[in-house]
Amino acid sequence: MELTETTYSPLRTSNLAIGYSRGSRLNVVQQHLDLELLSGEMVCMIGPNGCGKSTLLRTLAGLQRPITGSILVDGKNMETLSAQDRAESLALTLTDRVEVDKMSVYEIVAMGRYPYTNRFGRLTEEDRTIVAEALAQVHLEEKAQRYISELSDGERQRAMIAKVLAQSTPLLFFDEPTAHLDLPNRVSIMLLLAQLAKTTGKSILLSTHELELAMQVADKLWLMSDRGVQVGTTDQLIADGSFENVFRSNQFSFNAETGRFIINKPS
Ligand SMILES: Nc1ncnc2c1ncn2[C@@H]1O[C@H](COP(=O)(O)OP(=O)(O)OP(=O)(O)O)[C@@H](O)[C@H]1O
Repeated sequence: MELTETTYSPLRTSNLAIGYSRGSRLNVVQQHLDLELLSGEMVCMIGPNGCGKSTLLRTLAGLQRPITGSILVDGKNMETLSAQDRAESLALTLTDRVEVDKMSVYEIVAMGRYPYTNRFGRLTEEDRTIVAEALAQVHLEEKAQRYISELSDGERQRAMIAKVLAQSTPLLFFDEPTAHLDLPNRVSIMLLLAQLAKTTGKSILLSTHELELAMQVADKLWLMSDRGVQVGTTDQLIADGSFENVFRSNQFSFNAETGRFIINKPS
């Protein structure tokens, strides 16, 4: 994607510190974070276990409070937003499978409209149009009346993507959206998300352990480690040695020339 100075930024953080506090004990997971998401870009958050990917996603989604610093959503401090404002600004999908087997695909996707429907959850004509559009965007129109339990893992994940698309928010967050999928489905979901960012102009932020896939499809990477968060395109982060530094192991190494991870076979 071509980024211009006029590209809109629906989310920014300023000197953000994230983590956990229990009583007087503070566990700061990441700090001094000045990050931004631009409209129409897909950003993949990668990094070793425990570096804080889920914590950052949860904090940006307003599920846990920053330790210090601020998060600006559409220029407004997240802390000042009502629950309704948040539901209209951002949508988060967590890894854990939701037990929704007894619901149809259509019903699940329609749940994305709940922030907008009246208290009886009655869909207007406009809601139904948005649900139909969301189903079409993930190519599940034909399966709308199927139960979720009747879908393959890849289709089920596409249904969950349609649900957040139906929420009509400029920001979409996914925690490991390819976690339970085989390789073809992992590729297909990542490509779908990258394409949706472009076609809808939404900002998509996801955490993943799929390093090589993320490196190939993301517009930008947030490379997290105990040294902080480095932001850049794959090429930039390869060129400045970030990958080699973060993913240093005696079991594998990163080859900057090929951009690939090499497993060190025992001799
Ligand atoms: N509820 C919690 N209370 C206290 N500390 C927590 C809590 N959840 C996570 N942590 C700690 O915060 C740090 C970051 O965890 P987090 O789950 O955000 O990492 P991650 O990068 O998503 O890891 P993974 O790749 O394994 O999913 C870890 O040290 C973890 O032990």
